[in-house]
Amino acid sequence: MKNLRIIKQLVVRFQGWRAILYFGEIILMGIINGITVVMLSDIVGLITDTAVSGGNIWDTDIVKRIIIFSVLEFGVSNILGVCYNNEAKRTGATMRNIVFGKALMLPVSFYENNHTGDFMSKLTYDTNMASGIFGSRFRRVMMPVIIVCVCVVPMFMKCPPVMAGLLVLCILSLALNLAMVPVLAGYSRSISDDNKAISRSVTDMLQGMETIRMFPLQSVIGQKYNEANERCGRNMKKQGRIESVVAALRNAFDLIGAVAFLAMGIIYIQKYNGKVGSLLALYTMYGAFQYNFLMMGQYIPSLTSWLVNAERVLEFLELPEESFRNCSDYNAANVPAQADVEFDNITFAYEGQEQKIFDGYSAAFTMGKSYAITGESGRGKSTLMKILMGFYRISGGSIRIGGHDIYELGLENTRKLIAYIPQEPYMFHDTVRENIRNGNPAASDEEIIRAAKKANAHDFILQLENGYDTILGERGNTLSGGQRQRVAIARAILKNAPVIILDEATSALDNESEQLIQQSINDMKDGRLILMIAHRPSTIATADAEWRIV
Ligand SMILES: Nc1ncnc2c1ncn2[C@@H]1O[C@H](COP(=O)(O)OP(=O)(O)OP(=O)(O)O)[C@@H](O)[C@H]1O
Repeated sequence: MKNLRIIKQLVVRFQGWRAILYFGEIILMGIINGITVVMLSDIVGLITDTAVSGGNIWDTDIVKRIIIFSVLEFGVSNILGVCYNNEAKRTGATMRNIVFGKALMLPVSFYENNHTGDFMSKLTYDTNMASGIFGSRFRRVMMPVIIVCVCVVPMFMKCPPVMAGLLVLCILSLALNLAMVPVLAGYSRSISDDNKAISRSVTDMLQGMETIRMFPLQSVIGQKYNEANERCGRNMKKQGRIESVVAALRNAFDLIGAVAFLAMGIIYIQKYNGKVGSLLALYTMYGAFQYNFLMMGQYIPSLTSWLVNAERVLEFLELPEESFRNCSDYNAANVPAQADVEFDNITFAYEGQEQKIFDGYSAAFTMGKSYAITGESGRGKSTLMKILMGFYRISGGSIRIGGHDIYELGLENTRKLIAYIPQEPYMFHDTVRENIRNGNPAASDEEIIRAAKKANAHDFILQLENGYDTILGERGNTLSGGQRQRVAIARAILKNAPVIILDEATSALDNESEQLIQQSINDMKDGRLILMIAHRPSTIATADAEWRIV
């Protein structure tokens, strides 16, 4: 029942009405394959009996059957196969889009509180397995069921007692396979967990390489990876062992079936005076019948295992998203005329933590001024800014920009009013020009250059190998810290937001870079509010006022 619920959710979420095409194609392929099995068996019987009785095997009836068989088997069936493949690939692509789209909608808190590796494992391993269900598992389970259903009646009509005996054998073999389903599903769960642990080690390695080298932590990280890898290997081996026992039993049943068929066939010919052609026809059909039973036995457990991964993907899709409710009659472009920021009696604690970071806290910042936000480490400077940007929600009080409550404006509108420059601004793997353009996708090249000049970035950009068309490596690693900051400031200038937040943007820079950046920041001040989380006395000194959180 649980698996049926998962399948239903998968179909509703990732296929919608297209499920009719996808499953319709599988059903049609199954029916056609079933019909060709029956036809082939008839053709074999007819040719044999005609040859034994000395007749003409190129009789028009036989040739007609062969032609129809060929058209169905090699023409229609293959066309349907191509259509089915297209549908399956489309569903896989839709699934990956939906999962990635969901990831983009999750609150920042999700990424702060979950390991990137867990998330990567979900985005890659679990999603690939789940899309593989549409790629092959449904077809491999459904088609044999349909083929067996199509064959069973004609087969029984040919020789009821022989077929009844063989059917019992097939059902026994299938039952044995299905008994293994829960065990295999258990291993799938463990392997998925192991993959998470492996991804965790890989992301730790990628993100913390300098720390790993300098401490050095190679052996610690290496050991964690090895442990997860070996655990995964052990679980896969155990799963593989069970699968091979199941396969061996299937083969044994296959052999028993063939011997039983031979014995019963001999009795059938001797006792009922049956024809050799009929027996051969029966054997052809039974071969296909039994093969498809074997397929069911093999793929039903495997489908169930993959549904475990699909369930994890579905759980991921159920996670609460960031609310982007926007006030309909609000036009963000009208507000910047007045962009004072007020925190009024706010209360906030991180989820699952008893200690409140802010309890009835108030603060007010006036437009046209720059403020250095100071306070002891851990007091809540970054948290205050994250709350203002809507990354976390307060449980009491209100926050206003230009007199508008940010929750009434909605997150999207609020964020249009704020440009954020973190301590380590992220650069995308793209050109310098496009990285700056992210501040305002509609900006012209001239506007980009103007913003870069204001940010004191223009000169160094021109000296890069390809100027504004230089591709920045992953995270902008090819730039110095100060250069990255200046590109980030150009991006913020281009956004033209009335509130600018800098989170210790100059703390890691030398004096010269800091001065250049401070100069750019001061140039941005007119008609804007600048909030700088600051530790350095030199940064604090450049601000119009200091706001100390105590
Ligand atoms: N995502 C989080 N989940 C739970 N607690 C958090 C989270 N982020 C920060 N905290 C806690 O909230 C408190 C305030 O942190 P915050 O980063 O806002 O302080 P800060 O004043 O900016 O510190 P610093 O000057 O050291 O950067 C700290 O005790 C910190 O441990």
